[in-house]
Amino acid sequence: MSQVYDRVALIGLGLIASSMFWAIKRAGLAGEVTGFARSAETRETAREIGLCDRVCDSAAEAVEGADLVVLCVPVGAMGAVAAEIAPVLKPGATVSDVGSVKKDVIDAVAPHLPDGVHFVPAHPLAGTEHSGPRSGFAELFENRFTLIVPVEGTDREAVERLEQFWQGMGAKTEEMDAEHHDLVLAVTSHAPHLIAYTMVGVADDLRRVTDSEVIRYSAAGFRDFTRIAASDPTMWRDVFLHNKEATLEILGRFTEELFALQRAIRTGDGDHLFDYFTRTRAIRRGIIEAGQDTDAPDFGRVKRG
Ligand SMILES: NC(=O)C1=CN([C@@H]2O[C@H](COP(=O)(O)OP(=O)(O)OC[C@H]3O[C@@H](n4cnc5c(N)ncnc54)[C@H](O)[C@@H]3O)[C@@H](O)[C@H]2O)C=CC1
Ligand SMILES: O=C(O)C(=O)Cc1ccc(O)cc1
Repeated sequence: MSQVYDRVALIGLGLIASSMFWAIKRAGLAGEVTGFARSAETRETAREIGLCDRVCDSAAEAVEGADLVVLCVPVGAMGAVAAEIAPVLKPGATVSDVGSVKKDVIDAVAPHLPDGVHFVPAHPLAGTEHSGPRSGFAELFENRFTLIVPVEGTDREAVERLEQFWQGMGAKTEEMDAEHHDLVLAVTSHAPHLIAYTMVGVADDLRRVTDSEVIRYSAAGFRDFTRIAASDPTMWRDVFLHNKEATLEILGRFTEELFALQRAIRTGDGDHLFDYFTRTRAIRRGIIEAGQDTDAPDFGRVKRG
């Protein structure tokens, strides 16, 4: 893959930006990559590990002359960063972001951007529970979707160039509108994270009664919850505050189903439980058969059927 942009600026040097940097370098997608993070400590770490060709001491300095600027900060900080960089954006540049929420981010960023700058929001559906400049790796986006969420009237060439850039980092790209994105992500990512946070919180309360049993005897399911519940508190606080409507809609449905299952347990309605679990098992098998579970261990594939 050859160079897609001459100069790229990454604002916020955490898991996503650092993974992007290593992936950009691996594929030679940019001539120069500049970076900025708010904390001096993060900038220092970035310089130490060679993250970015040039680490700048202000967002404006990093953005000056950039053809692509990617906002990689928590979703609640996107608007303020956009306001800060707006005066120095190069005419014809593309501004993008990687936020987990799209509607609120678009509403916060778009009003600050001058005419002649293309805004193409995006969301890589790839991540881990780790954060910070040391947590990134070049392979993070490989075979994962990056959803591109163009706003109405966006220049097609700018959209297609950004898609090419993400494909160069190994991602598959697809376009989606912001409202639909936020609902889909509420189901597939945001509500599941909240459920994991809750379950680990419940277990923690219980631990006070049973000492360390919860940790000592935790089985795989609970361990998965603890991994997810170890995700960055700032990032996830912002996700819930900015995808409020869709998350509450899904949690409402979740609660109804949970009550129905609770009732089936209380009344001994085994058929209800069996039918429900049969339906959910079919969904998992469908995902694996469609080849969309890149995390599935090999034994999962072999034992299928
Ligand atoms: N962690 C994940 O699994 C995924 C995260 N995302 C999204 O990517 C974005 C970044 O997330 P991560 O890289 O995981 O976070 P992170 O916590 O690893 O890094 C965020 C960086 O932004 C910096 N920052 C915070 N506020 C700032 C501000 N006002 N100005 C400049 N820098 C600021 C922090 O110091 C840190 O360096 C978030 O919007 C998140 O929703 C998207 C896909 C996956
Ligand atoms: O680590 C996990 O299980 C994730 O779910 C990663 C993730 C977190 C947030 C996103 O917006 C996209 C992907």
